[in-house]
Amino acid sequence: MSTDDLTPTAVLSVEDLTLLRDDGVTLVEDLSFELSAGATLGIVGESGSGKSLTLRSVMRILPECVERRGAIRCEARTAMIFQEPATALNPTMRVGDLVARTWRRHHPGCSAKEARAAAADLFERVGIDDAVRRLRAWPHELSGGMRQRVMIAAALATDPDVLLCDEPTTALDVRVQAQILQLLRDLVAERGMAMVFVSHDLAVVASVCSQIMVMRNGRLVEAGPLDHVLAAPEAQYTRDLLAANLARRLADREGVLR
Ligand SMILES: Nc1ncnc2c1ncn2[C@@H]1O[C@H](COP(=O)(O)OP(=O)(O)OP(=O)(O)O)[C@@H](O)[C@H]1O
Repeated sequence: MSTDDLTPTAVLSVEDLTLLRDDGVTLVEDLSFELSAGATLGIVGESGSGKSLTLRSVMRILPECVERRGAIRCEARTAMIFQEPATALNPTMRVGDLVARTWRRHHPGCSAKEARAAAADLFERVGIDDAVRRLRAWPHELSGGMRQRVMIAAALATDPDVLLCDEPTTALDVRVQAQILQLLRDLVAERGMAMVFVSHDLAVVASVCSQIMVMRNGRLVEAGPLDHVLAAPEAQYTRDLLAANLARRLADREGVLR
């Protein structure tokens, strides 16, 4: 990827990103943003607003039917974690092998034994107990939360400067979701990684990000520091999103109290 014209602190720059489907539908239109080293950016918006495709554009893993226009400049190592670790993990590979292989690919010259030890360390770091024994587990033997921890360990094995997270906690129950969000907060602080975190849930994004972008129908609605946008949303759509989020949280709370 080209690094021309990146501003000094930016690790990622997206300029006029437009995504067109082969049936002529525009999925994302003229989207521009920059990410500084160590920054945490949340992208929120309802289903279909183009959040996932924006992350996939950065990773260059767009579906074949989607054409990309605009410039993406990135001098950072990027890794991505997905909503559904059950489908992202290879069912025929032991989870320790996945992480050890990923480690070896990104650490040339490292022996199989060293990679295994690194995988065990990463398992411990992401909160997988009994790490050495768990290296031999198959994905189906683990809970959803544990599988997501494995995906995070695999992402960390690439030593990323930027972690791209596509709704990584949506499939998890509220308690496990909170644990994974705490883990991501800790890892970002500890490693100085930048993070882009996509979710339809404003409260989730607010708990891990300091910058926010609101998207709707493939377009940017508004963007800025999280506190500013939450305190004084400019767009009616953002106000509606905030109200819907609050209503959902209150309903969840009632459900818990009942
Ligand atoms: N593989 C694909 N083939 C064709 N169209 C797609 C594909 N993936 C996404 N789209 C379309 O692109 C648009 C944006 O999708 P995207 O997944 O980026 O939205 P999103 O904001 O992440 O929503 P969600 O939270 O539901 O994933 C949608 O209209 C969707 O139907």
